Amino acid sequence: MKRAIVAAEARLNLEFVLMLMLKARELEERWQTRLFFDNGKKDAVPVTEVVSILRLCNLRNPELWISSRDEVSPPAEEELAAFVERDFRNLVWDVETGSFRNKKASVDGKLAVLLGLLGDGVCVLDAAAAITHVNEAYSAMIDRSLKIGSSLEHTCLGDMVKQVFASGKTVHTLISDRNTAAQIMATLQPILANGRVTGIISVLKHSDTIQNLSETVRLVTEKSKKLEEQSKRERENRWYPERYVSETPEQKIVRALKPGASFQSFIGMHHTVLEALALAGKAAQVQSTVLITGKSGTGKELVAEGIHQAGPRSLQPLVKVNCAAIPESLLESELFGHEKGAFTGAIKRKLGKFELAHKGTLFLDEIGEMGLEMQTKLLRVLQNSTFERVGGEMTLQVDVRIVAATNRDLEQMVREGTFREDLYYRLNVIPIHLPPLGERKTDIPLLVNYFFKWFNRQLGRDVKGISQAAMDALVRYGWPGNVRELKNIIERVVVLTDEAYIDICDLPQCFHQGRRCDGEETHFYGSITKEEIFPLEKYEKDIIRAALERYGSYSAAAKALGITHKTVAAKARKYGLLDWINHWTLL
Ligand SMILES: Nc1ncnc2c1ncn2[C@@H]1O[C@H](COP(=O)(O)OP(=O)(O)OP(=O)(O)O)[C@@H](O)[C@H]1O
Repeated sequence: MKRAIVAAEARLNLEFVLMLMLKARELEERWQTRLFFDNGKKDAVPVTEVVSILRLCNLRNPELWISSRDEVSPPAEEELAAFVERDFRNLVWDVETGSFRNKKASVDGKLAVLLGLLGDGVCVLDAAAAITHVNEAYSAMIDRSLKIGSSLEHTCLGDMVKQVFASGKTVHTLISDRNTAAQIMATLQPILANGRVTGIISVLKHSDTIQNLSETVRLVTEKSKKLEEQSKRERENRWYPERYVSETPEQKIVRALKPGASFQSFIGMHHTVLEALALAGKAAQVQSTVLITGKSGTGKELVAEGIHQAGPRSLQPLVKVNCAAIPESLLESELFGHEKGAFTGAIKRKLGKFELAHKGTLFLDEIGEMGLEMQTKLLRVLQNSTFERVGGEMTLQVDVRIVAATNRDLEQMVREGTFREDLYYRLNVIPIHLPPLGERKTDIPLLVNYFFKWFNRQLGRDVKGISQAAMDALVRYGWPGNVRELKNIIERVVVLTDEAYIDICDLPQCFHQGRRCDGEETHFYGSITKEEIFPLEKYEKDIIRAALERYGSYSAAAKALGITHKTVAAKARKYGLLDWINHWTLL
């Protein structure tokens, strides 16, 4: 391996890059080898790949090694290294001999010749987005009228140019050759000076070179991973608004594939989420009953809303009933309505949720909390769409689409005899399962970004980003309360911070050393360790509130506290915490 220095000042010099490539091609042919740029580690980039060299030249490390990797062609390495170290101002390419020779030539003229020799299309833009260099291959593929001084604005790359100037980031995209319609990979790479975009180098490659390109992409990806690891310590103290707040182009494409706008607010790219949403999208188009399962806070209600909005009933009402929040004795009248005088307190006729949802959708949340008696009555409506109001004799017929949700294991409940088997099969026509957040950790940064933007808007704040360490702590955490818990925490952070950037110390205490949040760190435990002892009810209220805050539903809070959901609901009423659950659930 021969060492050569590609000096920092040379790294944006297009002429140098092109000469290097041509020389490398000449040597590769002559010595029947392949030459690579190496940074002394195992990653290497083919010297003849214009995109990869441009990328490499933009890296900070100015020292590059040249290697042939096959150990038998030291002369090729030697020659290329000597070439790099040579004063190449007076070299020109001799088309006849296919090699460089010494001759005085104007720099611009030489560059034009070099560009003309390339099979790849190359175009250089200045800070005003005007073309300073463009070769024949480029204009043939894009637009023959391109010339020095004109711009790419009217071409298919116009938007990409704006994007690169705005973001300072390289963009890759696939376009079609205007003559042959063949696929072309277009790369637009910013030319950066002191962090400012002072121009763009754009390279076009035909798809027959895409294999090479994918090798390059693989190498560059490996390389950037390595560099990322190397600079991890340095990054700890830097802010990363961009790394976590932006979707990658691939993610944007995947998001666009989500079934319709109705599911756009459901954030997540994990394959389990995309599969669930694809199923929900299909379910929206038919009238079959849907059963959405998943732990509390995984977004079941959001999916139910998406199903309603994406389907033909979207202009009709979506009526929601939380079966756990309504005492069993009132649930029948809530669902089916009652006639005046049906029971004490029934001072006038009241329409039930089934009637209110006529032609629309009825969302039965926490269906697993419904008692057996009500299950029987519900089954009858599902079977023949008819029911009577409580205290009424008239049989009413409705056209309602049912979407049910539960965080309970209904199959297990069927085995235990607490859920009717026939009702279970009636509901479970299209089952959709949402995985807990802890099983799709790759979605956490996307959700964090989404909620920062959301609460910035809602609360008129301007949190700009989050540190690597804080994001790592959020990703490490187990999220027993799933997305709801994450959303609550981000809201609190946005409300409480005065900083533009969130660091780990802005997160609740439990994230500071990667420990799980547990009871020890809640407001309640803080109170009990004080010297003063409060009435028992004060602690009870704190505990119920903490559980509702974290889990957002009666049944999940009840499970965590080891009591029944009815007890939680009753205590929430007693302590005036109903707003609390509604607040979090509605967010
Ligand atoms: N993937 C997601 N993208 C954006 N927001 C989400 C997502 N999942 C959940 N949320 C938000 O988290 C909160 C809880 O979601 P939702 O009420 O749909 O959960 P759930 O599974 O129905 O919970 P529960 O079983 O407790 O009723 C809501 O504010 C919802 O908007």
